[in-house]
Amino acid sequence: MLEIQHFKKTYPTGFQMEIDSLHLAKGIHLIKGENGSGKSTLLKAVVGIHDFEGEIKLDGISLKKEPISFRKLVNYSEAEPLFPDFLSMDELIAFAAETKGADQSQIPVLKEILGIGDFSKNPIATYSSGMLKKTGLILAFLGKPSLIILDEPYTTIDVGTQQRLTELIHRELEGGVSFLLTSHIADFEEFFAYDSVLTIADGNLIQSHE
Ligand SMILES: Nc1ncnc2c1ncn2[C@@H]1O[C@H](COP(=O)(O)OP(=O)(O)OP(=O)(O)O)[C@@H](O)[C@H]1O
Repeated sequence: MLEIQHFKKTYPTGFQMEIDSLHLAKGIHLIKGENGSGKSTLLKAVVGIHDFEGEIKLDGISLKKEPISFRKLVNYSEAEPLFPDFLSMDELIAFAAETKGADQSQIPVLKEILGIGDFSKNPIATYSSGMLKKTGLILAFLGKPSLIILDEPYTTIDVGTQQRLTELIHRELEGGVSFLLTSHIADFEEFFAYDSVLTIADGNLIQSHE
């Protein structure tokens, strides 16, 4: 599903991440690592936010050679999402749904699952941290992605939403969508039977199969 070859990312601060070769099969994968180990750096490269040296392919499509096709296949929810304050969640959903070619019928279903009420019509400036997280999460499920990347999906959302999010991930997995999740908290690791666990430490990656 996801192939990474000769990956290298260096920040001006001196932090460097290198992955010689990584192949993730279809399914669900967990990335673990301490604060500052490089988890978000890798994810932001995979979704095309950060530039990098090397090659990343999803379902055989190269991020560098076919960036538009690649980006249609991958959706991403940030650990601490930031959106323009003056827009509402509904406006962001409308924009993302169009760019991702989402079926309109997905929207009310996802809103129900994620416990998104009337607040979605209000500007982002008025949102709590949980509402902001739900905004990032709903955008990540729109369209027909092959891979959904969720950075710290369970932090800041309430217990009921956590349970329904787990059911949603299981349902999408059964439908053939792959997931890459990160965590530095252990409590949700038992929710899924991971196909592999990637541990990142100081920009280096170790892959183990469950
Ligand atoms: N835009 C940036 N410019 C310079 N350095 C950065 C940038 N983003 C991250 N870094 C550095 O890269 C390293 C890895 O950061 P990264 O955000 O990938 O870690 P993380 O594993 O996701 O951490 P956390 O669990 O705290 O979210 C850190 O040393 C950080 O300071």
